[in-house]
Amino acid sequence: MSVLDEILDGVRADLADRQAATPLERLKEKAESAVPRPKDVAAALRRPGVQVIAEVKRSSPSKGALASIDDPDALARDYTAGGACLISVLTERRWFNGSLADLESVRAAVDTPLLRKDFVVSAYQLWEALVHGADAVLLIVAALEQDALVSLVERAVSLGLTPLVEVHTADEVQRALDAGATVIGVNARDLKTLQVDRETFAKLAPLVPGDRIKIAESGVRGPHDLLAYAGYGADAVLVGESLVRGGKPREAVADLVTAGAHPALRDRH
Ligand SMILES: O=P(O)(O)OC[C@@H](O)[C@@H](O)c1c[nH]c2ccccc12
Repeated sequence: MSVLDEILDGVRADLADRQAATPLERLKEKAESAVPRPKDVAAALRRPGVQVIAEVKRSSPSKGALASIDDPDALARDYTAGGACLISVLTERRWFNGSLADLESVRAAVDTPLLRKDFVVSAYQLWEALVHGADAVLLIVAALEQDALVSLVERAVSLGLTPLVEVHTADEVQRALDAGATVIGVNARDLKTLQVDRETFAKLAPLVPGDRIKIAESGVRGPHDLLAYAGYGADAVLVGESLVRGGKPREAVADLVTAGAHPALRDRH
């Protein structure tokens, strides 16, 4: 069984517990009463230059514990002060040590748009994302049958959430496009083997039409990696480990933002 399959088994078990505790109807009521409309994430990602998506990430299957992050709010405020255009909050519990409570407390702390980063397999998780303050949701092509992908993309859009559709192979790029994805993330880490290959973005970016937003995910160690991804046409980079491990998240984001704002990278659309 691949790591992805193992993660998905755990996600489904945890999801069943939450569904038993809070039926979908109850969740929908909460969504209607509580939350403002999600923000326009695509507009934020389309700003000139290469945008930075900063991730709240405590652990990962490949590296184990990365940082304790006792105060995700403080980290999110640092990311915002550094100029992140979107904050990714991992909500998967078993492997990434995240939670919906993290998402909710980050939501209360900053106005920056938020991505719920999880392994979404059911529309129930989209409603959860909405209730807990997300503006965007990750949908991983490798984790979904095509029918499920298509319906989750449609459902996310109808709820006002921006789907960030994650791919790792040429075949998955095609599936993402067939599903109508407008924001496509190329993950340099293969979720089945956990290997990082920074060339993946260079290989797959040319397959994505120019009117879609292209995000390079994983393995960004600093400005030089952002510039390399920019050279292959990235509109944004998604960065976790190097920000949570470096000890100076605000400065680290600001350094990336400065690199991404280089005049040579502006107005490339
Ligand atoms: O920590 P890194 O190498 O900067 O990577 C961040 C992000 O890309 C990574 O956390 C990620 C990308 N896609 C995912 C899907 C699920 C969980 C995690 C991820």
